[in-house]
Amino acid sequence: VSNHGMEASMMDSVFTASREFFQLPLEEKKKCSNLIDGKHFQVEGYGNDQVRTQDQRLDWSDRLHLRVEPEGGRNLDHWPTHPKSFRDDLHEYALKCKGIRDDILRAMPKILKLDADCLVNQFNSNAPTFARFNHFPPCPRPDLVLGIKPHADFPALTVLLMDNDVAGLQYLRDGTWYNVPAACDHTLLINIGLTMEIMTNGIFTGPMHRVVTNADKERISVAMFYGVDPEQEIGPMAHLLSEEQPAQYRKMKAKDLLVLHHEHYAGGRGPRIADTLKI
Ligand SMILES: O=C(O)CCC(=O)C(=O)O
Ligand SMILES: [Fe+2]
Repeated sequence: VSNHGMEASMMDSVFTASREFFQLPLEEKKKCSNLIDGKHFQVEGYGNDQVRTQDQRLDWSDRLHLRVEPEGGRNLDHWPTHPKSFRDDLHEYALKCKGIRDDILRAMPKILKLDADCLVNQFNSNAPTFARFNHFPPCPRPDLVLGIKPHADFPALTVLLMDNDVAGLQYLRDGTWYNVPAACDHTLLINIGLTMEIMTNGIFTGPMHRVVTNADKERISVAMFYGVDPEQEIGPMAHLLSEEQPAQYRKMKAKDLLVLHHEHYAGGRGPRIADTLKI
């Protein structure tokens, strides 16, 4: 998306703050660790994948994962204090990004000739937003390891701020991985997630993507994930269903679906989870 109304300087600030965070000494970053007592994985914080099995191949990336919304649910213990501007930059960026999210959520139903607010209305005051800062260090053997394993995003929408200089993101289409060029002119990339796919009964689909590594250059990206209330039942929206177009997915609580999603993609193989969930 271009012409999204977000100032280029704000995007640059978020990007610079992210880079400065990842350049900090490991001990400093570990103050925001995603491991409690160095052992027990939690969703928020700085680190790598959750280790589920001993033969699991880890992603060649480190990341900082933060709950940003609802604002009252922020866990500031995990929010970096260095660089000094980090928290303010993320706060401002989140406000702007939410506006872009809402514009997109209102544009999508128009394509389907539905009421413009029907998607926005799915997001109540408990709808979570997570920010995920991804850092891909140079990798001596890009042929052996991925920056992020193949997956489709879970939430309804992802707003992705990408590196201006280094590419790495790839999408799968008809069995072939296609490169996404590095961002230019401060564009943002919007991903459809599993939640949206189910709500629109498969009309909008969440594409499989992955990140490849680079032997010489580091890469950074910042994803804002927009999900619905974990206690909410996700299912195809009633006004999209008819005798000719029956529901393709069962209803399920968002939090239960999230568990299935993580289990499904942890191995880094297999089809899109959405295809395995069809009735
Ligand atoms: O780094 C990227 O371009 C994509 C990151 C991504 O797919 C994710 O964080 O889910
Ligand atoms: Fe993703």
